[in-house]
Amino acid sequence: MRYLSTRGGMPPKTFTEILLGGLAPDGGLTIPEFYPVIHTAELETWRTLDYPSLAFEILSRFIDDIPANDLRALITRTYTAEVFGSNEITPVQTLAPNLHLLHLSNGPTLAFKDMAMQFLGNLFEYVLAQKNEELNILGATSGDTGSSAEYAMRGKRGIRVFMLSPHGKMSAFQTAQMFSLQDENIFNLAIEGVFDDCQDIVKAVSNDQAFKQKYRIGAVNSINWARIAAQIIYYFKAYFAVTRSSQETVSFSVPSGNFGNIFAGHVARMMGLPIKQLILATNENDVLDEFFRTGLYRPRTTAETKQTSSPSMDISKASNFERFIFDLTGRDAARVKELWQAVDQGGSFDLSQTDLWEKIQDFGIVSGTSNHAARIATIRDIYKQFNTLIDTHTADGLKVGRALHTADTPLICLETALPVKFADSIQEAVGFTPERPAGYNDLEKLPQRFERMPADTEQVKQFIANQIA
Ligand SMILES: Cc1ncc(COP(=O)(O)O)c(C=O)c1O
Ligand SMILES: N[C@@H](CCOP(=O)(O)O)C(=O)O
Repeated sequence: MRYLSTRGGMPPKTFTEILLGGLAPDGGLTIPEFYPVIHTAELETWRTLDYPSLAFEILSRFIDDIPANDLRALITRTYTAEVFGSNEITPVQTLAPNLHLLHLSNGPTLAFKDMAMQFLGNLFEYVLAQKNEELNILGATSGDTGSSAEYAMRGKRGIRVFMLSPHGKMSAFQTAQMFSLQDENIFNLAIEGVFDDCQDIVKAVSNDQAFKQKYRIGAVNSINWARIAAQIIYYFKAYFAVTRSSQETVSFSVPSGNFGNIFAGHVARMMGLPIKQLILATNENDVLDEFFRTGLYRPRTTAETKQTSSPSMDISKASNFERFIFDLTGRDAARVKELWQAVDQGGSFDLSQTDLWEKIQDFGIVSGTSNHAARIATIRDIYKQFNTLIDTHTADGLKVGRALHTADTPLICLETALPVKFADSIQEAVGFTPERPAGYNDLEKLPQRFERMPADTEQVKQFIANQIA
């Protein structure tokens, strides 16, 4: 499998090249030259596979420059009951007929990011050792990617992590999870801005090719294709959990911010998984919902981006949306480049009067928005009806999913974090705070180590250069 850039300016590269490279050199996102298609008969043979075996079947379609035995060993070492709490790895809980919850947050940092990030940690370590190279990871987080990446990379030889987060905008638990890490290879930078400012800095640094080469800058955000690839697996696993034959269709509801999780679902669908609806749920930062309802893509400014009680989705400029538009245009890189010229200059685009707007129906994506009152009511309702506590992001997904899904199809709602990370909202919804998993009791009391910085690319570069020196 070779990889291209959504903006057309990258010669085809191998998986390990794009794994270490992160953002494409022309500022676009890397994407496989085609999606491998799994026909119904083959899909049926995957039905009884355990998680690591299924992961190997899927990942080996995208990763063909690591020997199969080594890839299998990396996968088997990653997806264990010790790391993810059960042999199922991503258990499905049936709440009611045709309403299911896909548990993705039983990894070490209690959010779905661990599903891919634990694999990335092992993958980076393996590839860097093979190439005898080092990597300095530069990432942006709104709360969960940061701790997931840091836990996956802490203590790993040849890897440093520089993680940018929006100062004062994550939950107390999320902040403490990251900032309490004292490992020498982990650096937390609290940026005075929102997540989009952090992500813009990551992209600006990655677009400085000289700096990127000199300091060996890599990515762990979902701009890294490996993240998307590893997130495809659980769509297949969940499909098999709620169906009996591969003729049946299902729908997924996905709380969305950077459009990575739902994009993995889109790829699963392009690979042939019978998905009827991919239901996209936003919080009050509703840029993506606006697009899927009207055709207008208008990323918001820092000042317009709202701080909400589902803070990990406080995102107004979704990276992976560019990958989706690449597919929507029939993989027309020139058109994507033109559209993103406007976006990169702070502008917008409107597809409603173009040939693309009709084609969008083919992709099965429908969308809706949630808000604080709705997520609190949903948390309360799910607890009362099903004795199950969900977090604020999952609540956004359930709220929109239940409103938009067609009743004839099973709906699988993706659980993206554990409620303990957002205890204040849980208290508001049900009158008590969730029990903490072992080892997390005094998290917020631990000493914290971080650097506060303005949203300034040059200062971030200087910090990285100083640490490496
Ligand atoms: C808990 C949680 N839910 C949902 C999302 C949104 O996922 P995505 O950015 O892949 O759309 C995030 C962050 O990305 C998250 O941390
Ligand atoms: N919600 C994320 C933001 C980054 O998303 P990613 O999937 O691109 O890493 C977070 O919690 O940090």
